[in-house]
Amino acid sequence: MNTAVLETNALTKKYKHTTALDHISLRLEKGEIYGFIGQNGAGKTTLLRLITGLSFPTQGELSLWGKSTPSGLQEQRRRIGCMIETPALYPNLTAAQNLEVQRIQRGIPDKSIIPGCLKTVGLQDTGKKKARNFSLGMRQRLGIALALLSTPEFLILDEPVNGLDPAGIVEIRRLLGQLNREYGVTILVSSHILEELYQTASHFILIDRGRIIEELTDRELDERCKRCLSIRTKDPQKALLLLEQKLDTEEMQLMPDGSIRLYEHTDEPELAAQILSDAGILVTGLQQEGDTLEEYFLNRIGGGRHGTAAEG
Ligand SMILES: Nc1ncnc2c1ncn2[C@@H]1O[C@H](COP(=O)(O)OP(=O)(O)OP(=O)(O)O)[C@@H](O)[C@H]1O
Repeated sequence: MNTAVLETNALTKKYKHTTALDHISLRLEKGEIYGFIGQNGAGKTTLLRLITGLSFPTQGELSLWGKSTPSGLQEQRRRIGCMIETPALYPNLTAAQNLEVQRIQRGIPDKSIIPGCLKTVGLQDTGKKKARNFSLGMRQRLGIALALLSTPEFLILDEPVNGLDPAGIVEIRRLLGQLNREYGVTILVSSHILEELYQTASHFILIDRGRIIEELTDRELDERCKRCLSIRTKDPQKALLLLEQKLDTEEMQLMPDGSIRLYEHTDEPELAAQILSDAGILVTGLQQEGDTLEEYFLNRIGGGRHGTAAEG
């Protein structure tokens, strides 16, 4: 098995009155995009801070590329780029100047990296415009450019789409997809809205009150949320063929219990019922199933309760 980019074992972080992270065990593989989803106060930032060495665990283990000693971790963290919370920008400097200041502060020798970073995030034409005049989306992208200065193999972003308009969200999604595809960057990106990372992430990690409540791939998420019409008939084989022909769709599945799942026309249950009854097939059950992404997430964390981290 390949070495994981990140592995945590029962990682725990307690503050005086709060258990912000409670025995988190995770394994992140190279080249994947992980969406880290949890409501406000769930513990997302706390985990990202532990990974990047901005804070230390109370208990448990953390390894990066198989290294878990303090010096090993310090060494491996050079391979990480991160933007945690609001990017620290100098408002009176341009995008290129902001990158240059950080490059020097972080001792990155190659000055020629700056135009490439700006181009990657689409800020190459901002010229003399100062960061204080940037839109929120531009600031987030500049924050990502700062994280890219060290050409990281592992990029960690804390809520990069928070507060962005739909166009801004799409821009960041595209950027993450591009970094992953073209440079093979492994990405861990947090959000409190599952929908925002859908289409971007290949894996989802759901966290609630300091605990991981579920890990699933994009396919599994699709499978589990996919809205469908569940149809029960006396003759499932015949019903399946008929619906396929009349609705001109293959988006159907015969389930082991004999019910049919129809993934199209889900808001028109009467249409399927009519087709079947016209052909003399008795419909014994017909119902809409499946969740929207947010419903799925809220159901997983307990019915839409607005959670805060567990008091410890
Ligand atoms: N330095 C700290 N001292 C005390 N409690 C803290 C500290 N940092 C975080 N916490 C608490 O730990 C819990 C998890 O916070 P964290 O910031 O990790 O959540 P989050 O999922 O990132 O939420 P948000 O989306 O609001 O940033 C919260 O209850 C928070 O109040």
